[in-house]
Amino acid sequence: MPAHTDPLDPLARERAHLAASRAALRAMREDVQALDIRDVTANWVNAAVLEAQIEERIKALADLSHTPLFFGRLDHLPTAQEGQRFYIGRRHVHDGDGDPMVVDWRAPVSQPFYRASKKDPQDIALRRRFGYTGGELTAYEDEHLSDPAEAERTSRLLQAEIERPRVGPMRDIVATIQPEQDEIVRSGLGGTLCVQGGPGTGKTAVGLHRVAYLLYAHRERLARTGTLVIGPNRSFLHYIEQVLPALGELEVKQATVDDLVAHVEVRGTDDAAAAVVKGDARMAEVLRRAVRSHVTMPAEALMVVRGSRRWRVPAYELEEIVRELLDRDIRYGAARDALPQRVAHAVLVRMEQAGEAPDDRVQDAVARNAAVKALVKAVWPAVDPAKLVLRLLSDADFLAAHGDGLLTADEQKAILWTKPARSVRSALWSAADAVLIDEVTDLVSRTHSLGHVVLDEAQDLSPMQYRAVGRRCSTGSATVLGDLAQGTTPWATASWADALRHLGKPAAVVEELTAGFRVPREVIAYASRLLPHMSPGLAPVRSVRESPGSLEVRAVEDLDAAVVQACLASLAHEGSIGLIAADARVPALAEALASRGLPYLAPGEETTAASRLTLVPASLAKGLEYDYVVLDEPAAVVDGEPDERTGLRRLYVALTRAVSGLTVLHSAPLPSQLAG
Ligand SMILES: Nc1ncnc2c1ncn2[C@@H]1O[C@H](COP(=O)(O)OP(=O)(O)OP(=O)(O)O)[C@@H](O)[C@H]1O
Repeated sequence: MPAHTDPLDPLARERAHLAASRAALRAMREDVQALDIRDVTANWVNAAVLEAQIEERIKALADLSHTPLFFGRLDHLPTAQEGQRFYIGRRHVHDGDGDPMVVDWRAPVSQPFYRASKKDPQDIALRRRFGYTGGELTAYEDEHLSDPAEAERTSRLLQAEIERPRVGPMRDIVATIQPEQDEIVRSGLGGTLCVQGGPGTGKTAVGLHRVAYLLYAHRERLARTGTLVIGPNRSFLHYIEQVLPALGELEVKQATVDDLVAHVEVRGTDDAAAAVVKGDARMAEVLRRAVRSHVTMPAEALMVVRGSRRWRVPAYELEEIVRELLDRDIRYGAARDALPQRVAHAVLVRMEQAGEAPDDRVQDAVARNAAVKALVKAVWPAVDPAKLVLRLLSDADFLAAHGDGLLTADEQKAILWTKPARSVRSALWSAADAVLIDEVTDLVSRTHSLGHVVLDEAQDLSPMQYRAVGRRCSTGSATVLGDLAQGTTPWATASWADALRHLGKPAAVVEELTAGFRVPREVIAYASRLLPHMSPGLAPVRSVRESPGSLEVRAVEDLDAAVVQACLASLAHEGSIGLIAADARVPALAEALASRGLPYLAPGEETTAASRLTLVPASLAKGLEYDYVVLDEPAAVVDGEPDERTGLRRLYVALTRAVSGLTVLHSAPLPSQLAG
C-alpha cells in the first residue's frame, strides 16, 4: 500500500487521529503517574490501597503496540446525536479538555457499530472499519447505512479477520463481534443466559467478551462480588487466558470445576458406572439425609448449675428446639451455632419465671455453660464433610440407611469402595468424590456466591457438578456455554433445561448461535455426518468462512510415517498445526515425531512462529483450534471411549478443530458413520 501524505486524504486523516489518540493516551498515563497522593492520604493503609489502584490504572492505560487503539468509527446522521463522530476502540481515551478521542467498545454509544444494519441503520450515516498491518493503520472500509442507494455487501476486513490464520493463544474479537453475538455479550447482569452453539460458533469468545462487558457496565458491583470463568481443563484456560487482559480486564479469576471443589487431593478414578451414580442429583438427597442423621433427639433433661441454683429444661422441650431448627431452611452448621443460644433462652425463661432479671450477658454465659456445650455436642455434633463422604463410600450399612429408596442396590454397590479407606488422607479420592465433599461442605455452611460466573463447555458437567457451580453464583447470575453434540462424559447433559435446573437457574433463557467462524464448509459437512448418530435433532453449523478449506481423507499402511509426513506438509503452510490422536496413540506418535527430530508442544502451550506443532490427545482437544489439523486413526478415537456415542462425539470434537485444513489418516477402516 502506498504511503499517504496528502492531508486531505482520508487515510492520512485517520492516521493523524490515531497519532493524536496515542499522544492523548500517553498524557492520561502521565497524569496518573504524576499523581501525588501525599496530600490526600492520612495514613499508610489508605496510601497503599490508593497506590495499588493507581498502579492498576497505569497498567490499564498502557499502549499495547500490537493492539490498535481504535478499529471503527461511527458518524451519526446530522439529525441525531448532533451528527457526532465516535471512534470505537478497546478503551476510552480523552483529550486534554476531557472530550472523547476513542470510546470504549462497551459504551452504549458503541453499540450501533455492532448492531446497525441497512435494514435498521440506528441513525448511523457512516460505519467505518479500519484495517491494520503490524500496528499501522493501512486500510478502511465504509458502509453508508442510511443511504438507500448503497447496496449491502460483506465486509472484506471482517472476512479477512475471520479467515486469518491462527497462531498463539486465543485473541479478542472486539472489532468483529456479530449482531447475534453482540446481543448475548450485552444482555443484562440480572438473568442467567445459556448459549447452545456448534463448534466454532464463538461461544467461548462471546462468553469472555460478555464478562468484559459486564465488568464495564457494573464495575462496582462486580468488583465487590467477583467474577469467574470456568473451563474444562488447564490447557484450555491457558489458551484463553490472554483475552480478558487484552481487553483491559485483569481481575477475572479462571478455574476448572475440579479447582473449585479441591477439598481433598484427587488421586483416584472412578469407572463410568460409579461416576454416573456419584454425579447424579439423587446423591444430593442421600448426602442431605446423611448429614441430618447426625442430629439425635435429647433423651435427658438438661441441668444448668449457676451459683447456688440449678435450672432444668426437660427433654421434651429440648426436643422441640431441635425439631424447630431441623425444620428451618438453614445450614447444618448455622443451626448448630444457633442451638446453644436457643437452649440458653429456655433457661432464661425459667430464671424470669423464678423472679430473676437476667440480661443478654447471662444468656451468653449460659450458652457457653459446659452442660449446654455437652448437650450440643451430643445432639448436634460437628460434621466433617470429607469424613462423612468417606464413611458413605466405605460403610455399606450407612450408605443403605441414607440411600435406600433413592439408589438401587446395584447403584449403591457401584459406588462403594471395594477397599474401604482408613482416613481422609489415605483415601484414593476421585474427582466425583471431591464434588460430593463440596456438596456436604455446602450443607454444613453456605458457599460464598460470586456476582457472575461464565461456565464454558458446560455440556460435560454432571448434575452434581452443576450444583457445585450453581452455589457459586446462587445470588448472582451465570452465562452457560456449550454444545450438546460435544458432550463426551458418560453423564453429559441431554438437555439444557435439565442442566439449568441442576444449576439452580431454571428460568435462564437459552439462545442459539448457528454461524460457524472456525471450521471450513467442507470440513464441517464431513464432521456433521456424525450428528444424526450421536445427537439427532441438532442442526449442522453454517460456516461463514469463504475459503472452502481443504479436506483430505487417506487410507495408509504405515500410519506413523504418514502422520509425520502430513505434519511436515502442514508445516509448509502458515499458522498452527494440531496433530490430534486417541490418547492411547500419543506415546507412539510422540516417539515418531521425536525420531524425525520434529519438536512439538503440549496443548495450551503457546505456539510461536518457531514452534507451531502441537501433539493433542483427543481428550484435551475440546475448545482448542489449529490452523491445520492432522487427525490420526479416527477408529482409535472412537474406541478410546467407554461407549460408541461418546466415542463418536469425541471424534466430532477432533474433526472440528481445523481453521484452514484437515488431513485424516487411517490404517484401520473408518467408523461406518463417517464413511459417506
Ligand atoms: N465475530 C467473530 N469475528 C471473528 N472471529 C470470530 C468471531 N466469532 C468467533 N470467532 C473466532 O472463531 C473461532 C471459534 O470461536 P470459539 O472458540 O469461541 O467457538 P466455540 O463455539 O467456543 O467453539 P467450540 O464449540 O469448538 O469450543 C475463534 O478463533 C474465534 O476467535
